[in-house]
This record gives sequence, C-alpha cells and structure tokens, in this order.
Amino acid sequence: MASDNDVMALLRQLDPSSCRVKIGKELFTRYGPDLVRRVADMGFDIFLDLKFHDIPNTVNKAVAAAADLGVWMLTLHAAGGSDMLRAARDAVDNSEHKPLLVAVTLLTSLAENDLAIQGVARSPLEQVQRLASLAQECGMDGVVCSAAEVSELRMLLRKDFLLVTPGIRPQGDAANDQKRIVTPAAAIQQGSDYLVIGRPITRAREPIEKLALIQQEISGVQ
Ligand SMILES: O=c1ccn([C@@H]2O[C@H](COP(=O)(O)O)[C@@H](O)[C@H]2O)c(=O)[nH]1
Repeated sequence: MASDNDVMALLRQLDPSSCRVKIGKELFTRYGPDLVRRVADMGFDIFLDLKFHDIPNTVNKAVAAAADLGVWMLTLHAAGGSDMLRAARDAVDNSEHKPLLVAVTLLTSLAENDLAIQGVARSPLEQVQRLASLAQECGMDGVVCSAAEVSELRMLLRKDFLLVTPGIRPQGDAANDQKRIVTPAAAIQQGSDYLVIGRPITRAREPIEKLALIQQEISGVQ
C-alpha cells in the first residue's frame, strides 16, 4: 500500500497537463477527501473512481458530495439501474461543479464464465452493449468498458459518448486480476477516449519512465 508521502512524491514528478489522476477506493478509504483536495491543489484533474452502487437517494447524495469536491470525473455502476443513474444525473445538474458521470458496464476483471455464474447468459460484449445503452438513455456522459468493446460501442452510441477504458496492459506486462486487457496503442487505435492505467505504472521500477514509454507508444498512433 502506497503511503500518503509516496503518492505525493510520485505526483510531484508529474506534469498536470500530461495526465490526470485517478483516486479510487483504496486511496480514498485510507486518506479521504483531504487527499482529493491536496491533489486538486497541485493542479491535477481528478477521476474519482468510487463506483457508487446503492439506492437512488444514497447515490444522489454521494454524487452531490463528490461534485462539491470539484472532481473532473466520477464513476457509478450502470447495474444500479435507471432510477439510480437518473438520481446521479440530477445531483450533478443541481451542483455548482459538474463532474463527468461515467457508468461502469462490466468490470474488466470479469469474463464470460463470471457472467454465467451470475446467471447472465450473454457474452461480455452483449452485456456491455446493454448497460452502455441504458447509461446513455439515463443521461450519463459515458461508460467504463474494456477497449476490446470500444469499436462495437462506437456504432451503437452517440458520437460524443465517452468510452473510458481500464484493463490496459503494455505488451509483456502481467495481466494481474484483469481478464479483458488491451495494449495502450491498440486501445487508442480502437478509439478509447481515456485510458486508465494503474499497476503497469505504479508498480514499475521507474514509474515516470514507464509513463513516458506509454505516452510515446500512444503518440505514435494518434
Ligand atoms: O472495469 C473496471 C473499472 C475500473 N477499474 C479500475 O481501474 C484501475 C485499473 O488498475 P490496473 O492496476 O491498471 O489494473 C483499478 O483502480 C480499478 O479499480 C478497472 O480496472 N476495471
């Protein structure tokens, strides 16, 4: 687990104009909204990845609180249903700060057999398409999916609908617990709007050099 000092030391080496910072459940649960404010004060746009999934009223209040932190983007689970998604939309519409709302379709750590265990007799792509359509209908700004699904989603959804893709692994990196992985260059080629990259950078021996390598890889395909 990265200490507060480790996080700050890494961020001090980064240029806020070259990447955004994701604060997820691990860092938020340990260091709280104070960390969000400190990282924002350094000039970074913050992707608050707390994946809200609860009854509509609770999500409405949680999204309002997240919006008040001034974050750039935040997540919730599309599987929370249309009332929950619309309650999140209302919260942002009534907030002074207006973060982008992106709904997680199917976690990139899940594959077809995981859906079958849950009693869902669809492929990951079909499940992602279904939940992405719901997210669009309910006023989300985009969805989180695997880059493997991006080209199919582009044909289904409106052109400016954001496709945010974790499960990114440079060639040769370990997949870890991710099951639907794509390389950075392929994700850009497929048309991902934002790549979410964690361990390939944070666990690299030289994180800043690894980030620069990834940026070089994707700049070649843009
Ligand atoms: O479907 C999803 C949604 C969110 N995530 C988050 O992205 C990062 C990915 O980290 P890696 O270390 O690059 O695997 C992680 O914080 C997840 O919570 C996701 O992986 N898949």
